[in-house]
Amino acid sequence: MIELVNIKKGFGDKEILKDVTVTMEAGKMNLIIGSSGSGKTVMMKCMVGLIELDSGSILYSGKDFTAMDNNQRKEIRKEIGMLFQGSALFDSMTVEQNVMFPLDMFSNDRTRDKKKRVQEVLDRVNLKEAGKKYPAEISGGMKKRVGIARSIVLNPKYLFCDEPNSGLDPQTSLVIDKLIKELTVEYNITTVMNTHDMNTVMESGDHIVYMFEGKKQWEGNNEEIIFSKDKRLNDFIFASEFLQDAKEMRQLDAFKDKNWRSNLKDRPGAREEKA
Ligand SMILES: Nc1ncnc2c1ncn2[C@@H]1O[C@H](COP(=O)(O)OP(=O)(O)OP(=O)(O)O)[C@@H](O)[C@H]1O
Repeated sequence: MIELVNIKKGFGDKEILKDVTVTMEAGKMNLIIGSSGSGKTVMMKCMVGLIELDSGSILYSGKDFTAMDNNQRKEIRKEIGMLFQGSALFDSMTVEQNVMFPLDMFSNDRTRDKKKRVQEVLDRVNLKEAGKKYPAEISGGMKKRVGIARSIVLNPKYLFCDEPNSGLDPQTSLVIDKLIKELTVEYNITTVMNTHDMNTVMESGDHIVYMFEGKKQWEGNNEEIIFSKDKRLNDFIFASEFLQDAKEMRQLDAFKDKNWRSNLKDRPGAREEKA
């Protein structure tokens, strides 16, 4: 679990993160959404310590990361996996060597055990046969799976994904989303993902945080988002007429269930927050 408690960050006289409090739970896909410039990346960078907070704190499984020195932070960072936008593979290394890299950096295991671990994760992301290939020889979706294998090879407790689907076609994006979600549940990882992909939001959003101008405007899950009455969120998510229609159809679907009345009774529909 990662907790952000009243975090604030500004650059010069510009406030970027304005008192954000969020809890990212383990075993869940925690998505951060919002328009460009709303502070998603700054928030993620604060979470991994690439940017220092002005105030507030960030806790990893209850431990205050903000108050730690560099050595203590290193221990937490060993438990963090990162999946970058462009996969960020080393072109001169094979798939196996790319996945081996974090093990060579951080693990004291015997070479034989490290190789076994590389095979295990490559197998897990369905790349058993691609180990000897170079990044230039494989597709974008496969590269992304290599990136995923590399990000989980050290058994992370926390996984940060920065727009993992950028540059992928919708079908491949769904496969990648499904894989990340499966791994999140399987290994009880606290996954935090910054995304602009509405398919991801609707299919994988266990917990969605909508940022608007540096504030947490709304949070809920992929079902609650359909019923949200937050105008800013609706304008952002269901921007086109087509998506507005799709949203209404999903709402109607919910009413087909004969238990709709009791189902809806306790539905937060959104934990609406004042802007
Ligand atoms: N190092 C920095 N110095 C000054 N301003 C910064 C710095 N990093 C980010 N900002 C500003 O913070 C604001 C939020 O940026 P951020 O990158 O978090 O947006 P975002 O929501 O991730 O956008 P996008 O979806 O386009 O990636 C922007 O106005 C940006 O210019």
